[in-house]
Amino acid sequence: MANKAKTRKKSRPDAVDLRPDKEEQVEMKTLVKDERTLKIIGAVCLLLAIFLFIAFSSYLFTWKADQDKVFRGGSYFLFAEDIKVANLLGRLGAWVSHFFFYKGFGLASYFLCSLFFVLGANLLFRKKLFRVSRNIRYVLVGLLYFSVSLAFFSGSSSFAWGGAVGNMISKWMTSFLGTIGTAAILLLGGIAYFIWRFNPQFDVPKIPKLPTRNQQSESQNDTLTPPLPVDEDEEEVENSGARLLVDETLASKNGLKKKGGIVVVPPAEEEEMIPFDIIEKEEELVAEITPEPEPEPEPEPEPVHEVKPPVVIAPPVKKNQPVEDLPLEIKSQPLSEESEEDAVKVDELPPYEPTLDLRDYKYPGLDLLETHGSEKIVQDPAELEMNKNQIINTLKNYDINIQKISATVGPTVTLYEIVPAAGVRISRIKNLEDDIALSLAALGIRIIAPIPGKGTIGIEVPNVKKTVVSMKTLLSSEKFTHNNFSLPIAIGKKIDNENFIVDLASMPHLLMAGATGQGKSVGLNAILVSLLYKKHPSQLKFVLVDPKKVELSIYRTIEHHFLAKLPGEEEAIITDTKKVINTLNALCIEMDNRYDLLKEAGTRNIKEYNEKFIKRRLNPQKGHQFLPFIVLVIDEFADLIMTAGKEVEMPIARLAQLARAVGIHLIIATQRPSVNIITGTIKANFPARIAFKVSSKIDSRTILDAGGAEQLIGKGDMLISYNGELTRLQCAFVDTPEVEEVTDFIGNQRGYPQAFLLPEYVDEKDMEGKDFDLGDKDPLFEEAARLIVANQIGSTSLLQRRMKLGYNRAGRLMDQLEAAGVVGPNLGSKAREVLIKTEHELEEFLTNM
Ligand SMILES: Nc1ncnc2c1ncn2[C@@H]1O[C@H](COP(=O)(O)OP(=O)(O)OP(=O)(O)O)[C@@H](O)[C@H]1O
Repeated sequence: MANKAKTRKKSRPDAVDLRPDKEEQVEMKTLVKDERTLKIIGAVCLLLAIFLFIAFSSYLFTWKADQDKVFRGGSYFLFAEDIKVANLLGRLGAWVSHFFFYKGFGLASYFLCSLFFVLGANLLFRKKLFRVSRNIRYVLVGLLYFSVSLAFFSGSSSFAWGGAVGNMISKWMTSFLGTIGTAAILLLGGIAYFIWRFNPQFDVPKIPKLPTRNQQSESQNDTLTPPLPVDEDEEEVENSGARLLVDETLASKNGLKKKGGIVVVPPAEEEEMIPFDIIEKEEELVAEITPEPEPEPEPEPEPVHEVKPPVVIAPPVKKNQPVEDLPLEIKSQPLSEESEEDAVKVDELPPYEPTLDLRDYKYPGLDLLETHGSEKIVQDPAELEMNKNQIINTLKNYDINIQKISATVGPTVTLYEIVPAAGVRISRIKNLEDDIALSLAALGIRIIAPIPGKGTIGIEVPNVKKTVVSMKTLLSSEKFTHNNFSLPIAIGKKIDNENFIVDLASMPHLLMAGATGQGKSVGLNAILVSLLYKKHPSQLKFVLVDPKKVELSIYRTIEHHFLAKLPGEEEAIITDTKKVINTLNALCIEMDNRYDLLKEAGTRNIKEYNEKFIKRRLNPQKGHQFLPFIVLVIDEFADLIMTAGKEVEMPIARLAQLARAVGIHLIIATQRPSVNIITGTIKANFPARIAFKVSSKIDSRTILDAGGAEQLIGKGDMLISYNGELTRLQCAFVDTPEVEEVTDFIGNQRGYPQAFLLPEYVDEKDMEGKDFDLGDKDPLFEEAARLIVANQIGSTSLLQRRMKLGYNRAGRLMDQLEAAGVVGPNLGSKAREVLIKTEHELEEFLTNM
């Protein structure tokens, strides 16, 4: 994320910048870049393409009639009203076609229509429907080649087949190369283009030789045995230019000669014998460019249930306080003013609609995002061929024979999938991994032996030209816009170009690691932006922890929509370690509170609970409320663990173990994936893990339990371990200014009065040392003691509920009761022991105090 700080900092304009002509230039620039201007230009280009096409086509039939008139009209032809022409598009059509056909390129002028069409379509639809640069290349070459060829082969026809340009070049070539030379060059040009474009396979017909009986039996034996070492004879054969045939079965079928278990063939035949497929996957369907992720809710007809943002007012809680002790006061979107009565009327009521909290909220549109690069995956046939041959030859050097090889071109790497010949042990290939990588001499080669579930071997080779995967493409894909995931996140593209879009809720937590500058922050942004595109502020809250202080500050603007924080905190994005500890503990309390709510509601998870709440089966007066998902993002985990250790690790482990069902999910990123940072406890609870490029195999093992991440090539190249599978992805790219556009778009809308409040957490240490002076006891001390003894439960929340006290006061009372000896010490998750067993005993105790 090195670029983001730069992008945000804007230097102060100096006086020169403010000159009026400069301003004018800027205005012109914005006008030219304006989407509408570009659309108008696009429409003009399209019309031009149609105009030229009609004029040219008409010219084919009317040129004879019109040519003379154009000549005679000279420069006044266009304005001479008395001249009547036959061209369908009148004098302009006749003149334009005459100009391009006669004076220009002849029939090849049709290429110009295609150029205007491509430009027009791309500009009008604001999409790269066609590659303009490639089209321009084709048009230029086509104009030249066809005009010259047509002029040359049409001889002295009166129709301008090749136009003046074609004629001129063809004449020059004929005088230079002679007629035969020119014809040969032109034919060669055509054939060369055809071969380059379609790479046809020219099979030399083979003369079948009948194998001798000996050869037949040898071949049957050989197909089942691994190749033997080369003996002197074979070396001789090799030195003489003959090479190993990769598929021995095929060889024996063709009756070719073998020596000591090795089949030899003339060199030219070898590569033809191994089938090489290039697997192309259809790009995924792309949905319309501005999807509304979720339908706008119908405005609620009756204002009976004035919906207010949920405000959780939870009193401060002590560390290690038992769950039952945790009181929960929730003032939340009331069912109605008079709840008792309304609870009866529930069935009349329309379903609760959480999004009505902010009914005018608009989801961010795809126009806020950019398309980076060409997007289209480039397949260079020469590169594929070269790598294929190199792989075959390298493996052959290690006596590994291949039956078949196929290539799948991905955005950053190409996967060569190899079917080894019968008898080749996969473990051998695995053991040779480093040597093979060295021989292939490319950075970032990863060998997957075998590809799980396939029995083939994969070799991933980085592409010379890599394709950036834009976030915009993923977010506009069918898979993202139409899914019923609770928390859909678009992470990137697989090697076969399939979009990798998964549900964070089912992951359920994510660990991310990668050396600095390899794409971690971009990855985090991709995940956060995905969620912002799909979720309403009432459905999702983020808790953002950013010890580095710069990475997540972009999200500050959406505080009143999507962020959660501790009560009384100014900043929603947490950068201070002490506050991180409090926040994590507050999240644990939130989790416990949610479990209580789920238990009371008789539901197993947040989905069931919210469904019940929406159907108005749960009474807000009893503390029930619609529960938004909470996603905790920690951008630099290493710093936290180094400074706070167990204090951070324990609540995180607890959340990771338990929080999934109540809709709290964790995303933790770190630059340093070492075992003292990603401890066993953390790792065990994060089944989904992402690794960007790391510096060593050990780091890769720490994060993924497998090597491979050290061989990635950076810039968003990543491995994800999810559902027990390891998948290589190219992470979606979303630049900081794009994220800013999205957060500004959200931040500028009406939001909640404040961030979502987490329950308050008070560290026990802060409460310690406040010794109880009996003379200074709380006026409610006796009443509290009676309540505790009567119930025989030493619980602070009992005091709060029954005596209608705030947390602080109830906590203080409990401390005083402990100091006086009414209750025992804090027992963590359990209620305190009550030391006085009967009311009578208590009364005696109180009188003696
Ligand atoms: N998915 C991607 N596609 C293309 N380029 C990328 C991608 N991800 C990252 N990059 C490039 O790599 C640079 C560094 O990425 P990023 O800031 O995410 O790294 P980082 O691992 O977070 O580094 P740090 O930990 O130092 O912040 C980006 O500025 C961008 O140029």
